[in-house]
Amino acid sequence: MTGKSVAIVGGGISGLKAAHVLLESGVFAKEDIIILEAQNRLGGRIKTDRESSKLGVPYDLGAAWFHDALTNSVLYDSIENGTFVPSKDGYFDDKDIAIYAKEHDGPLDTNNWKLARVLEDMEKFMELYYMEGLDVKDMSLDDFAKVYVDKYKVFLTPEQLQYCSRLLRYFELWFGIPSYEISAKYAPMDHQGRNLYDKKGHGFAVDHIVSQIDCEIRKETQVTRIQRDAKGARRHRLELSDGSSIDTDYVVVTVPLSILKLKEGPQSITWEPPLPKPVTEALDKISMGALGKVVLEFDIIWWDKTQDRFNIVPDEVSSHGQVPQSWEYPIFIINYARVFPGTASLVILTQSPVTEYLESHPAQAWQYLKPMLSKLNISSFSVPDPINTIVTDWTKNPFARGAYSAIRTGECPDDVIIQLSGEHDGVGLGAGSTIRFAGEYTIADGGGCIHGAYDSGKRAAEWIVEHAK
Ligand SMILES: Cc1cc2nc3c(=O)[nH]c(=O)nc-3n(C[C@H](O)[C@H](O)[C@H](O)COP(=O)(O)OP(=O)(O)OC[C@H]3O[C@@H](n4cnc5c(N)ncnc54)[C@H](O)[C@@H]3O)c2cc1C
Repeated sequence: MTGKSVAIVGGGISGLKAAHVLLESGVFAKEDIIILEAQNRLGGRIKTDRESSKLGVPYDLGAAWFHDALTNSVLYDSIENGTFVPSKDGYFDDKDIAIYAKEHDGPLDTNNWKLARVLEDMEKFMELYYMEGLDVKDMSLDDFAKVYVDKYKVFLTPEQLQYCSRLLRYFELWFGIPSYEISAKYAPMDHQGRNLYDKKGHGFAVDHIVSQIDCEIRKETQVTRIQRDAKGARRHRLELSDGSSIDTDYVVVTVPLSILKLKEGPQSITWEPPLPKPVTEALDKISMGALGKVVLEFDIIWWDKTQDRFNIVPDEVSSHGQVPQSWEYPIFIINYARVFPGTASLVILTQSPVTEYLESHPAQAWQYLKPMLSKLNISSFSVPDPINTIVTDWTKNPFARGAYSAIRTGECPDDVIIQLSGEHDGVGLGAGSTIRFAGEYTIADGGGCIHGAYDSGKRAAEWIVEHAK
């Protein structure tokens, strides 16, 4: 034991994993490690709701898929420790998506229009277009759709031409922001395998790590100030919301970037001395998306229970007024009748500004969604009202302030990773700094996802273990 201490700021998956690695190392005693979490619960943006369903199923209100299933560390560690059995606990919900539009009855692709393939081509073209050079100008996804159509219209059937740009808006449900804001340069995703839907609820992974760590965990304790090299009893001093302070040798900062970039306000963290300018400038070049979810439970299944998911494309023209209107934005729907056969439930993903609107007015969710969802009706009766509605609150949560990092046109995610990864000399707080950063977009592989957050927590802790030895 070194007698050195570590304070971990934030009890999401990255902070919990950091504590786990530190404790496992044998280099730190449990008394030397403390987790400080601002909210009254652990897990951060992993939040499994096991209470609200009237049909007895869990809902992940935050992360739900194991993305990059070929390389996902959380998935593989969970399989290895026996907490996740893919054949029982997971479902690959990646049957070709059924696409609907207002002006068309039934799924669009029944006529062999091959729209899913065109969407794949558009994504590939985006990747190739920006591979031409680092200085190729960024543009919004909407503008990019025009470039694609201009160049490839010779390949496209009239139906494909009609739906191209509306289809591309499907990306809104990845990033949680509207297509007119999405950076085309950073939109293509380098998937490392399929997406495995977690039927068990991702909360299991949080519960498992928590069961493995027996250090002090202080909930409802917000870190308000970080004094670097404070010359206190130990190297750094953290001031807390209850007015007390903690002196510590090492700090792992895992708060969402939406908190780290705050310059003022009750959730901001004051740094003394301030964070170096390149760090704050890098934080200004990345922003938070607002992916939201609405869960609707019904008495009966009135949609096609054989489809994994549905995509409802928006109208061609949107007014983008103050209050979002049905049909202005696409929606993406997870069919729970497939995830849990026989379950009459749909989980609908939304993007900014719809998420902000519905999270502020949850009672309006059905009114907003019903016109679009009615396109899925294959029953002989009219669409029934839901018996239960659950709406997320990520944009209302002051310690999340959205869902996860998203890149808007003109922004750049690379700098923040370089500044916060702790891997580069003379950058950020320096490769040798005893303050380490972790969390969903402080790492390139798995950025934005739970496995990226988890790996970054591990990276920070492993560095501290080596340094403290
Ligand atoms: C709606 C939604 C859907 C998602 N879907 C997926 C998905 O399907 N698959 C996937 O891989 N990922 C998904 N994600 C992303 C994933 O949830 C996150 O990348 C991951 O959980 C982030 O973990 P983290 O530890 O970096 O941050 P967090 O989980 O946010 O943890 C940070 C913690 O810091 C705390 N905190 C903040 N400020 C302070 C302070 N001053 N002092 C002390 N504590 C503080 C917060 O309360 C929080 O608990 C989704 C997220 C959302 C919201």
